[in-house]
Amino acid sequence: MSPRSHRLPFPAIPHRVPIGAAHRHLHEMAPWVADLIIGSSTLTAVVPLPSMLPRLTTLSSCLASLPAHCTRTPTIRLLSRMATRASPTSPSPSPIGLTRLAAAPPDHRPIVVSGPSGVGKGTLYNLLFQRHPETFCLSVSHTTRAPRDGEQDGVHYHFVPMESFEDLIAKDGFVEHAKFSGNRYGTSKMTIEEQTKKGKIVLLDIEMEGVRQIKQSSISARYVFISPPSVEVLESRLRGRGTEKEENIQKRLAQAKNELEYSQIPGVHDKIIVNDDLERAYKEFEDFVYKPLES
Ligand SMILES: Nc1ncnc2c1ncn2[C@@H]1O[C@H](COP(=O)(O)OP(=O)(O)OP(=O)(O)O)[C@@H](O)[C@H]1O
Repeated sequence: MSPRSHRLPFPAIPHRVPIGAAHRHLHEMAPWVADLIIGSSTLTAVVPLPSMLPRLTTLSSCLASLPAHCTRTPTIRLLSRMATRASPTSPSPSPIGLTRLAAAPPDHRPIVVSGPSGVGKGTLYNLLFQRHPETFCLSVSHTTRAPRDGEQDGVHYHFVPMESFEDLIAKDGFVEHAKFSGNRYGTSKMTIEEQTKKGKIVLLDIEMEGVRQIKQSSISARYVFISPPSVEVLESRLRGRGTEKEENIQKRLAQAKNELEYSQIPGVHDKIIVNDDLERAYKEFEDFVYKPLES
């Protein structure tokens, strides 16, 4: 019997999963998995019938709820034997679907991503969201700036008038807020609380003043700074994006110098990533996000 689908490449996983815990947990949560084949960096889940493939989603949510002591994302390969286990002539499992499903990172604290405008913050965390669906969410900020083409209220930002924004400040509703290029931006406490309650790891895309404020707040977070390879590259990315008027580009570049200086202060950020080659920078970002808890 020939394999029913192709293999997807597995990224190398540098850390070992505490397999025993993952194994027990999966058996409890997904008794329909016929076999678990344990490799050095993979768990291969074998299902008896291809029709069980839709249960992938269940498997995915099992992994999302793996206990925190499973310190590394297991990679799951879903295979089908194409026969029941009762058959003595069962062929070797044939890959009919192969996917990498991520458990939640061991460290559940919100992740604050900062860096100059145009450095590629959004590009990097959107890759993380695509490659680990259902694990993360972006904290939707409030802003008084006008929406760019294609931006939706409640998805990209909560677009609010200045008056409403100032009202929320007065009610102490923000963990951080700042003025930038004449507009106000802020992260509401309620947004973070609601998403955390849903079991998501919240990412916050925040500029320097906001980082300062969160560091002074009661919020326990992890801080990642995305740095450009050079100011020239940053400028060309900002222009290349085609979203800014010349005047805004100059403001953003001026602000970038402040951001870069701030990032040099020791201890401000837990991780500084230079976004030169996108895949390389992404890997560094993902490794940081999934870093095992320090004992
Ligand atoms: N490693 C990279 N190499 C080349 N281009 C990149 C890289 N990372 C991002 N870009 C491009 O740079 C531009 C700016 O990226 P992006 O919009 O993600 O920046 P940002 O930091 O989120 O900006 P802002 O804070 O203004 O929202 C985009 O056009 C994106 O495609």
